[in-house]
Amino acid sequence: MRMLLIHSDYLEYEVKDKALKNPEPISEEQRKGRLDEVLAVFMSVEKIDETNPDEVVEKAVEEIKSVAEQVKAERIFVYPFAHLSSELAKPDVALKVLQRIEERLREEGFEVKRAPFGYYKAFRLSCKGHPLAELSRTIVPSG
Ligand SMILES: Nc1ncnc2c1ncn2[C@@H]1O[C@H](COS(=O)(=O)NC(=O)[C@@H](N)CO)[C@@H](O)[C@H]1O
Repeated sequence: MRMLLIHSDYLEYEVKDKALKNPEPISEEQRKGRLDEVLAVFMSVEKIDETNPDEVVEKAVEEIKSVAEQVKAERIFVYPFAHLSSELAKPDVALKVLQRIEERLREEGFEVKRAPFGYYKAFRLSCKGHPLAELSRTIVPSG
């Protein structure tokens, strides 16, 4: 799992075309989304994560929680992003991992949105630019 974490004034997206034959079914209201004062987390789920998705979910939640506490972010945007790795996990595994991360972050008390999976999306992001505003993390199952 590769993550790019951007502490932002806002992140907003708009769904465009399908990027997969069978993208995640979404409601009309999910075609656009925005959060203000948000920790945006762009995530590529990787092939190696398929060996232990549950462990990768827990490690990702811990890392995201730790950064959110450091930058004092109470909102998280989980953003599927296939461009942080050349060893992507299969879409069905990746979607389950991202849905589980979303659920676990909500359980931890964050306000969470997740951008739709399997679509090309237009997005706007306003990075805050402070020293911890741009971070990346790599998470692998312990095997
Ligand atoms: N392993 C993954 N991690 C995160 N997002 C993924 C992953 N696989 C697919 N997606 C989602 O599906 C979209 C398309 O994935 S993609 O790998 O870029 N493209 C494709 O698979 C097809 N265009 C065939 O190449 C991504 O924008 C993302 O929303």
